Amino acid sequence: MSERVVVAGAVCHRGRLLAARRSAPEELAGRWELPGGKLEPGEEPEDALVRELREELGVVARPVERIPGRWTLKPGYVLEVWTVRLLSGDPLPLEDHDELRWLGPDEAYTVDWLDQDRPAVAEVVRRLREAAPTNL
Ligand SMILES: Nc1nc2c([nH]c(=O)n2[C@H]2C[C@H](O)[C@@H](COP(=O)(O)OP(=O)(O)OP(=O)(O)O)O2)c(=O)[nH]1
Repeated sequence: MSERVVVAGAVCHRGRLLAARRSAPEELAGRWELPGGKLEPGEEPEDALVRELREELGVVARPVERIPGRWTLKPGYVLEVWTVRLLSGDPLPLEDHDELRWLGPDEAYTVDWLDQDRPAVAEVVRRLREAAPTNL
């Protein structure tokens, strides 16, 4: 059986990362993730990410760079993560989420991230810290 890819976006804006709280399924509801979803057959990952972020958050976004690594989710599914820039729109929890939060590097671990998201979140937080003018 081939793996199904879940693409997720580390949406970064003004030095902060967007976290989204899942509203379903029951076993994941209340946990925080990088918004995204499953690739449709024949779809390129970047296209899937643009589509998912439009559907879930109502924004136009552009994938910038893949975070190295892929992480196994439930059997048969792997997570790939891209950094993402917002082109237009303010993210809203339209689908799959019931709350959104912008987290600066020092707030990044104030939410309960899904386990599989943690390595990618750590890498993005490291990059946000490096990009910040000061770490005070
Ligand atoms: N979107 C997303 N899903 C994640 C992350 N981490 C993680 O374990 N998952 C899991 C949760 C889900 O079981 C699966 C993705 O499913 P999804 O429900 O977001 O996908 P989708 O929007 O395409 O929805 P559908 O096909 O089920 O309707 O991957 C993450 O950071 N983002």
